[in-house]
Amino acid sequence: MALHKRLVVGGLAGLIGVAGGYGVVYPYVRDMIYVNEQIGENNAFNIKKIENAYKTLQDNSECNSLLKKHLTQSVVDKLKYKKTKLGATLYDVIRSGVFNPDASVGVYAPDSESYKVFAALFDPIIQEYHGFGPNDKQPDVDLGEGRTKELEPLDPDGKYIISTRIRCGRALNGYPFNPLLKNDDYVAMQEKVKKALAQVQDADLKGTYYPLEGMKKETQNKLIADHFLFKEGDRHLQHANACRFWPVGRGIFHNNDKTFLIWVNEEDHLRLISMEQGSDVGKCLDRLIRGVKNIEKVVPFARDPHLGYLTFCPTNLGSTVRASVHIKLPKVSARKDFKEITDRLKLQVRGIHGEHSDSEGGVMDISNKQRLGLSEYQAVRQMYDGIKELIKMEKESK
Ligand SMILES: Nc1ncnc2c1ncn2[C@@H]1O[C@H](COP(=O)(O)OP(=O)(O)OP(=O)(O)O)[C@@H](O)[C@H]1O
Repeated sequence: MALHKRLVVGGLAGLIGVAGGYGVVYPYVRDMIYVNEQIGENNAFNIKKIENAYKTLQDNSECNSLLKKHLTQSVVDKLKYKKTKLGATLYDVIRSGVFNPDASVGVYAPDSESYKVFAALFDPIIQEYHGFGPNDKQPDVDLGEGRTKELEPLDPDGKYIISTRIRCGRALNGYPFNPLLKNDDYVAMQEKVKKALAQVQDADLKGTYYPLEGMKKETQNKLIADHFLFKEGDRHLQHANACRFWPVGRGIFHNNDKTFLIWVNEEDHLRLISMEQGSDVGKCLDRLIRGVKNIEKVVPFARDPHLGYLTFCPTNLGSTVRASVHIKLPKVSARKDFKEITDRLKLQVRGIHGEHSDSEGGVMDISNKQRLGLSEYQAVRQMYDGIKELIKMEKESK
């Protein structure tokens, strides 16, 4: 780090010490630090930041994140000097959750090695989120090939379900996650994916890749509003240092019908998505399977024997599958025990513009919660069986 930056940061550290809470009390100070910060610092200042972060989290009575719960003093002491080979430190793992105390989880892995080096923090979080222990093993890949017909449309009359979407995440072998990627990595990764997509022969999946660089704002906003494209400026990702060099190397591929899509270099290297109007989960899954198989023939993906497919956020590890419906359930969702019901069914409820958004016109996004410790097909079934049960309850409600 250049000397003048050290001085700026050092001076700010004193100021923050006086403020008594790193970054949370003085947002403008926080943003200045963000600009000056280096990934993977491992010096006295970095260790101080980790210690301050611990204190800030513990002092914040409104913070209920898994990070706060599992970042104990002994975990801090054990991990604060550690670094991955590519240079990621504990601070890089927890940064987003420190700046976003309202996060439910609050940690990200800057590279795959982080899951091992910082296991003392990741393991209990993974255990609590997925019910997956350090000695458990992600089952072998089972996308559900040949069994998609078992998943008949959930709502053939279209009374409750508006649309269905199934996505999975993939990491390209040999590259770390966003915070450690360089400008040239983004360019090279995008090229690899474009080449792979150009080779897709399946007529239903064939389409065009649209880089974000040079895309008109109105086109981008329309794709976001129509639920096809990722949002820009997500504060959780920004504070995880996941948006560097934006929009270089980011983009979206889609087929003509916009039923098969691939997001490139947003949160994960790739997000493969199958989506359509209505409730035909089987058809949606069948398309995703064909998409995954076509791409993995050309681009090798990173998979760990213990954690399965690797992703930036620990909530997505393993199967990486989030199968969701946009659904209206006015009676059941008005019940006081709706949260307990969805927890029991292992379902996650979101607003309709994605994570951290609100429900609109009574429409919710409901998906499987668990992604690790179960196969891809089982993850889809978790959503399928849960939604079936919710629709039954809605029909039986007075
Ligand atoms: N069943 C669905 N039908 C139509 N659009 C959907 C459906 N499920 C999700 N979407 C849309 O997909 C977009 C992305 O959603 P969101 O970011 O919550 O989830 P994600 O892609 O699974 O990633 P992550 O869990 O990492 O946030 C949003 O616009 C959201 O409304």
